[in-house]
Amino acid sequence: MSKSSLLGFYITVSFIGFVISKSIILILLYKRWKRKHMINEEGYAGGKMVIFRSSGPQCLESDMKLKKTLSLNNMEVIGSGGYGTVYKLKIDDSKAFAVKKLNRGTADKGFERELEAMADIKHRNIVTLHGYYAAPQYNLLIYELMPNGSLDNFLCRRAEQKKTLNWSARYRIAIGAARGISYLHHDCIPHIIHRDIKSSNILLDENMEARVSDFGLATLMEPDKTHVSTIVAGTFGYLAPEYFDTGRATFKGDVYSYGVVLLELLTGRKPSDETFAEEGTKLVTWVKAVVQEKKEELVLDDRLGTCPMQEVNHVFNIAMMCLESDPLKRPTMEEVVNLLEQTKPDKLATAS
Ligand SMILES: Nc1ncnc2c1ncn2[C@@H]1O[C@H](COP(=O)(O)OP(=O)(O)OP(=O)(O)O)[C@@H](O)[C@H]1O
Repeated sequence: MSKSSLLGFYITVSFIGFVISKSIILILLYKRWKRKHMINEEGYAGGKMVIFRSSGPQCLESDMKLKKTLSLNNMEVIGSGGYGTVYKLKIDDSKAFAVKKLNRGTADKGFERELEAMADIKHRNIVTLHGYYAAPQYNLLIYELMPNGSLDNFLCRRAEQKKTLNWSARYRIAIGAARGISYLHHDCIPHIIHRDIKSSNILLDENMEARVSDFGLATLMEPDKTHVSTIVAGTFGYLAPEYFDTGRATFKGDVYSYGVVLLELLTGRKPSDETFAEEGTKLVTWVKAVVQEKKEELVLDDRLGTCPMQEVNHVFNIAMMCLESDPLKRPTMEEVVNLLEQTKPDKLATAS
């Protein structure tokens, strides 16, 4: 081959290589854009609004409406918690969102990356983050609205709370929540510690299916403390004993908190129940003593009526395993799901 044709060959090969590499980059960028499909509005009312991809043109239309209607004046308050107030934003007769106004405003890249990672997590037992609005004074997180609110409202004994959950509904919620947490712990990359498992963070969709919410929020609000925190993150009554010594959020800490939620489902009592403080005890200590004496029926929620005691005992046992003082003796959330599925594989098969 002559020198000039060799040069031509090299130029052609380099050109083809250049075109291929550029095309790959473009495809990857397009895929990323398609995956997120963000409607990204810089300068929206003094802040930045981001709506993550939803599937289908119908959702896109509702995203546009959401963008237009997002104003705190249009919203009614549905609840409030440690990080801020939650509002209901109705954009038309068929579509509404839950908007959480965080008490602080931030718009740094770390905050945005964290939210993008949260939005990537899609599971039938996890509340989807739909978008956010970041402004210097406050931030808004836009979530799917869960029409049946949170589990704690169903378990409380207020006079206005007329609906009570039967055993099979509670079992379904227990397994749904376990599946959601297990997904965060075992299937997400990187694996996610929730850090604030409690009944008010277990929301219920239109079918009373459990959806875990607020994961990542503790990290979002304390960005420098992903795994070790010096102040207590999480909620008193749900925190694993070792947390008070180490200040360390762990997977097994989530398992403990989930065990407390199981006790709430079984007893219908809150860990913050005033009678425990009056009697100088705690929900966990009270139930552990009763289970040791094999008198579970005495602490079972009296609103449950007749229940299959074999199943009830099985769930009590799982709760006790999750509440082991030694974190190493607690099961993983994957094991909890398997244990719960052992009792009712037929009825629960559809929920997987
Ligand atoms: N996506 C949602 N859909 C419907 N209701 C919601 C939604 N998110 C929150 N809520 C309601 O708002 C209430 C307050 O929620 P929020 O997460 O702010 O506080 P919390 O979970 O009670 O406490 P904390 O902030 O300490 O986790 C919840 O108990 C629930 O009833």
